[in-house]
Amino acid sequence: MTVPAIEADALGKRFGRRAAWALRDCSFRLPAGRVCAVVGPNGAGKSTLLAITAGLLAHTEGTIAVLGTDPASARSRVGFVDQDKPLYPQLSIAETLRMGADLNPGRWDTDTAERIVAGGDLDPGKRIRSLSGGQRTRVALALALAKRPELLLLDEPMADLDPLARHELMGVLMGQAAEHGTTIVMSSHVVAELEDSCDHLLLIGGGRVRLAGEIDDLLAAHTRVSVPADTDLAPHDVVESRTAGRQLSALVRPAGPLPADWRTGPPSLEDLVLSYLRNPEALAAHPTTEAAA
Ligand SMILES: Nc1ncnc2c1ncn2[C@@H]1O[C@H](COP(=O)(O)OP(=O)(O)OP(=O)(O)O)[C@@H](O)[C@H]1O
Repeated sequence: MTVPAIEADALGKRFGRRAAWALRDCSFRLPAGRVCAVVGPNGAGKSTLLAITAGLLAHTEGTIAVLGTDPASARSRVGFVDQDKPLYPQLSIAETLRMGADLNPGRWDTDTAERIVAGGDLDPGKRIRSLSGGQRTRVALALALAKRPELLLLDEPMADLDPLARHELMGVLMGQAAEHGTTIVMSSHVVAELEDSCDHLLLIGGGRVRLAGEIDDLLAAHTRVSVPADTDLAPHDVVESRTAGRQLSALVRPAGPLPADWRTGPPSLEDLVLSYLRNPEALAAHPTTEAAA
């Protein structure tokens, strides 16, 4: 069996002994080679989880293995693009890339770095401090990708990119995943954007894992039903239900075959994610974990 890219067990983090838990009881397993979307509301714990995985933040309880070892030991094999894209403002783009090459001897892919920078029509002599937010993101992605990481962690990488740059760089990321088998984990608030590129989902709410697994398995485990308002949905697990007039629309996790006279259809990824986010009390689902158990 191949080593998972990330394996967390009862992972928890709080920033200070009296602080609330930023992450609590997070257990999930991300197989290597997947492109994983991390979604959840503001303050859910996405950045905290990525920083712990990158070995930049210590966790408080539980365990986490990254590429089969502890996060600090895996750091040279992991690329991380932080939400704030920290770069040295006084360096030029060319100096920044040279620094990347010096820090990653034997791994550095000059062509990839230069191609990503050239894609944004950026003058390599320009200082980082004079770049726009989106241009800095491009340089940060060039640095992270040229390191040829086995695991690439991206915290809202597309947030300040224009639609063309987003499309182009998403293509570069997918190419990297396909060509080198790189595992990519990216947080985002734009679920529709992730639907075409990601095959794995981690939904975090209130510091806990609400949904985790292959997107196809998660979608297959849920059904949207439309039935008369007085219908008893038991014994099926109800994630969300809404009544409009005499109709009840619900997202359910079927506990067995659904009655033939119910109108049913598959949910979209966005429908699934929004239904869980709107209903923090709904039971968490881990179809792959359940299937593996
Ligand atoms: N350095 C810190 N010190 C204290 N609390 C922190 C710190 N960083 C994060 N937190 C808290 O941890 C929780 C999770 O924050 P985190 O930044 O991980 O959320 P997020 O899901 O990335 O949010 P967003 O979508 O807004 O970026 C929040 O309640 C936040 O206030």
